[in-house]
Amino acid sequence: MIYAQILAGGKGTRMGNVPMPKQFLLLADKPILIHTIEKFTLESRFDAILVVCPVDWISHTEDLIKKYITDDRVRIVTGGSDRNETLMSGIAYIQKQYGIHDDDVVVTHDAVRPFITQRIINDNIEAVLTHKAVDTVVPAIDTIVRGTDKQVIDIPVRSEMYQGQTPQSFHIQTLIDSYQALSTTQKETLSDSCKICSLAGQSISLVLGENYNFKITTPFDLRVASALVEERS
Ligand SMILES: Nc1ccn([C@@H]2O[C@H](COP(=O)(O)OP(=O)(O)OP(=O)(O)O)[C@@H](O)[C@H]2O)c(=O)n1
Ligand SMILES: O=P(O)(O)OC[C@@H](O)[C@@H](O)[C@@H](O)CO
Repeated sequence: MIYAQILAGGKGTRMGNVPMPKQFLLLADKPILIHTIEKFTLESRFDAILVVCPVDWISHTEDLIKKYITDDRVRIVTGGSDRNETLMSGIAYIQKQYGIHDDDVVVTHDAVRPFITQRIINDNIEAVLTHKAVDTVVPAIDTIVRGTDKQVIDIPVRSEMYQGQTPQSFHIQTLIDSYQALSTTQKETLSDSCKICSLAGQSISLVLGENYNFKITTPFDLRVASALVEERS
């Protein structure tokens, strides 16, 4: 089976003083989350599309799905306390509802990256059918500096640096085994999901993303996203 999992379980604290988690904020005429779900419903190879959201926002998400989405592959699941707990909540749902088979894969995506393209989704599906883990990345535009809040530690060669986006896609059993092998300390250091597998020694295949596939994190990002939608309308 090929699953999609849209990670919509966050609080959006960096969006500042807003009445709801940022994935539910309007982008032009509909919520950011709906823009993203619509991109995934265009891909017929998904057997189910999981939307994993905060427990307090389940009924709100159900109302949005009823209003905007007609695809019966969409399933709403309760998220977790951090991004990877949300990811694994979705995996637990798959285990419970469908069981896990050795050829099962999942394409996981941030709900707040609404400008994802069918090409990026397709490339993730193609890659994850032959690799255990897949990361969507774009070449670093700015030089990456590694450091503390006071001191530069390293300035890696920019041509070897990428910025991670999503989707991040996985052979499901490999993801489960890799996550179960993590220590609590390791889990606390993670800001993405591919590192779960790299810590377990798995190689990660790269898919090229696009700068348009940016994550809406701050009020500035929302203004940019609104301008992009305006420009395309
Ligand atoms: N417990 C969490 C935390 C994050 N996410 C999702 O992971 C994606 C990327 O995370 P981020 O931009 O950090 O979202 P938030 O954690 O909501 O934002 P912040 O860090 O500003 O609170 C978002 O779609 C967010 O909804 C999630 O599903 N479950
Ligand atoms: O939850 P945060 O927004 O802090 O981080 C999420 C990002 O790491 C994720 O969207 C990709 O960048 C993964 O590489």
